[in-house]
Amino acid sequence: MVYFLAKMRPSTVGSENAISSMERMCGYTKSKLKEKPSNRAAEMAADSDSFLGERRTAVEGEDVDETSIFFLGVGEQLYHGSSRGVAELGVQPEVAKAVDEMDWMLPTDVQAEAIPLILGGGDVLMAAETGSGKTGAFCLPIIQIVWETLRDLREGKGKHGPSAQPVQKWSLSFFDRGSAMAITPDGMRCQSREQKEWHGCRATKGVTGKGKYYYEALVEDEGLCRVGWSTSQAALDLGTDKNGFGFGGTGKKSNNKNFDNYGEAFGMHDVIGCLLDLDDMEIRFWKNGADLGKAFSIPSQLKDATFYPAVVLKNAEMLFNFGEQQLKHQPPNGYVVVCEAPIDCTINNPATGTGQTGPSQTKIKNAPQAIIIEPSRELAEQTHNQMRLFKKFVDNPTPKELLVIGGVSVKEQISALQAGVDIVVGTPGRLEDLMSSGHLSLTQCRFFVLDEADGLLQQGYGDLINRVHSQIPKITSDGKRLQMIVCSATLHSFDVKKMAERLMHFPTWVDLKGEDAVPETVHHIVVTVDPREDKSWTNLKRHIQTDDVHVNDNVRPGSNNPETLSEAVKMLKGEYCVRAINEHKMDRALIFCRTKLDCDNLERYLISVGGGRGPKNPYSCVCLHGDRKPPERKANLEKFKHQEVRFLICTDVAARGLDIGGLPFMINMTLPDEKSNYVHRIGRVGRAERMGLAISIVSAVPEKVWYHGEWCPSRGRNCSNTNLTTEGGCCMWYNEPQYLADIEEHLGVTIQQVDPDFKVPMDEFDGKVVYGQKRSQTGTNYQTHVAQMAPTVQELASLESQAQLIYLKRHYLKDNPWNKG
Ligand SMILES: Nc1ncnc2c1ncn2[C@@H]1O[C@H](COP(=O)(O)OP(=O)(O)OP(=O)(O)O)[C@@H](O)[C@H]1O
Repeated sequence: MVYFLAKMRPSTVGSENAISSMERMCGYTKSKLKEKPSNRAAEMAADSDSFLGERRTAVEGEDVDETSIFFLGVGEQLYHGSSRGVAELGVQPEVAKAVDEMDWMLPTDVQAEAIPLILGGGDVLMAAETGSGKTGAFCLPIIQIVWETLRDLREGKGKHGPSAQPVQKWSLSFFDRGSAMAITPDGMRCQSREQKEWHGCRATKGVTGKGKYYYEALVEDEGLCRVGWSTSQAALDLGTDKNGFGFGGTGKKSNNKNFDNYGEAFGMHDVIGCLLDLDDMEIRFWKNGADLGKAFSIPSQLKDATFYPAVVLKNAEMLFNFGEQQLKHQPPNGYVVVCEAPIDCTINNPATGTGQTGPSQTKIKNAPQAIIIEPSRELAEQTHNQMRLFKKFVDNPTPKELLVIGGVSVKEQISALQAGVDIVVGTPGRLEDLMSSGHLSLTQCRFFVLDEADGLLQQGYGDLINRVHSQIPKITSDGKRLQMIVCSATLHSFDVKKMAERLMHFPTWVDLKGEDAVPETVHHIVVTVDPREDKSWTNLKRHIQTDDVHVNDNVRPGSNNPETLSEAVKMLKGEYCVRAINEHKMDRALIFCRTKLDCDNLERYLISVGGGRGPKNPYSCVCLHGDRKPPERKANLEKFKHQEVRFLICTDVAARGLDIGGLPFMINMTLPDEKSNYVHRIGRVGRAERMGLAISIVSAVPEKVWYHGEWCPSRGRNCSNTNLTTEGGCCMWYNEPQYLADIEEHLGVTIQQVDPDFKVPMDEFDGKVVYGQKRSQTGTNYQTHVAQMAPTVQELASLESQAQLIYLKRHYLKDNPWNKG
């Protein structure tokens, strides 16, 4: 049945200025807000409902154009019933048909929140837990908007929005503005929430030649403002060059970077009058109707220049009146409001959608509309595949997607780019290569997506992200703003927040669970390995090859020195891994090791324990880590996905994002030192409402491990320096109990401890779930539902009985006056 969807988003809404900076100012989700908007932004947030409301109204029926058709699939009748709320997501029918084929019955919570926001033009920070469907939440609306844009271009309707409208009235320009400057659709109010930088804008028109002109600006919020006049040659940072003349809230006038005392300070609720006298070539300002005196004499070389009302803000907001509204203070004799300037003295602002905007209305072949960056090849490939599935029925025109990853022929990628692409999914390295060689152009990009954003930053791609962002025009040629979408199950890192502050435009947090959380479908437990109690390591007949960290140490059974215990932990962990597999009869699991060497050793061990590489080996396995060549990585992942082998042994390269349908089990051979990676690793199970068991094998004693940093000449390859890093070596003591404590504190949970027999004690999971299968409906929800409905049902029953009694009395009872005569 088709529940997912949908009616085409009315093209009118998509194409008009409705999708303007205003929505960005308004983009606060109704779910938990992690970052509160400022007062004014909060008011604007309320307005955002009116925007979304506008779209909903259209979706619901009356006022839709011919492109607005219901998608009436197999479940046609349902659209008029329970799926109504889902239809409000506004996903296009062709995309919905594809998700229907994938058996997606309902959007997940994050999809329900994020899709309308993205369709509405907003920047979104998606912080939902692992396996909650974030990929669909950004891919679906991107496909739709890309398709709409291609269609409009083809039909010659490309020029929408502000750029398409002839400049008729005096307002602030949508195009002549800084990247963090938001302007309301009426062009009368501007706001910049950038805390550190100044962002400015100019009006849509200016005055030149002769005459005396006046306009007013009201300070609407705390923060710093500077207002005045500038020519189109001036920097938007008003007053920092010789073409701009500003008066700032700190009581300074500024021109050409000279900040001199002038008048007095102004702030919230003050009205600044800006007066330009082109006859006497001077500029002065008023504060709340009081003349502050001449501020500037305009140099003679600017006598033919056009002067535009101009403003620059730092975390502030101002409301403008160019004379079309009632003024707070009448200008002095001889001055007129700018909107009444004679036509021959009025000049339109030349910035009308070019300049900082995308360059043209023609599709440039190697300039995609969406760039999606993923932290690993596997993940890029997975997202690319999803994209292909989602757009399966989208045609006429068909958006073209391209995968851009290392390890595969760059020539093919270049020729695909030359043939034309609309959506590029890739890893940072190859993307940057193609950009710097000019093969990939960013000039028509309108979506910049960072999947697993905290992971990208952890991997040191912050600068690359800044570089890419700085090359993308902030306003597209059809007047839309660049949209940035940032996702992860662990998005609440300081670095992500800083990046969002720097690059995103009034982003909306879609944050359904607050800080990092483990899905309810993941049952995660810990088994402690303590070689002081479990002495079995002293007489293991066959044990895993250890990592040779202790080759130079005095390690011998019977000793209790830290090195011996550390070596014992390594031996026992191999043993415990097999025990976990046996106890839970695992026939599919992802196994995470700390190093590539650990992965290789475990692979060899499982193959030898199970009797070789053949399919009959109950421990058949393959590896996925950075030392394996890309084709092998790909082949191994495919083998595991297609269940040709039972176990995939990997490093954290596979911790994030990998989606292996119905995976029941995962094992952590060692906890990750990065807390967020615990969430990602265990999130490989318990996805899409299926149950999963995640077992962490944790050493009770310190374990000495390899730690190759930039100081290691070979970066770990055949390194044998077993000294500690503090002694110039490549080893460290790994304190797993401490990492466990950190993870528990971070997640605010105590992870269930299980004995070394790996038997999971009776609890809410045990006996009620089959790992890998869909979560069955337990009684709890049902009971809650009954409890919630009970009062309403009772009231209905009593009303029904009252109605019946009244009817009976009225029609059948003898003493009823209505029945007499
Ligand atoms: N609406 C839906 N209905 C049914 N299944 C869905 C829906 N949305 C997504 N899925 C499935 O859920 C699984 C997880 O989705 P996805 O990979 O997008 O999760 P994620 O939130 O990106 O997780 P992670 O944080 O681990 O990357 C996928 O198999 C996907 O096909």
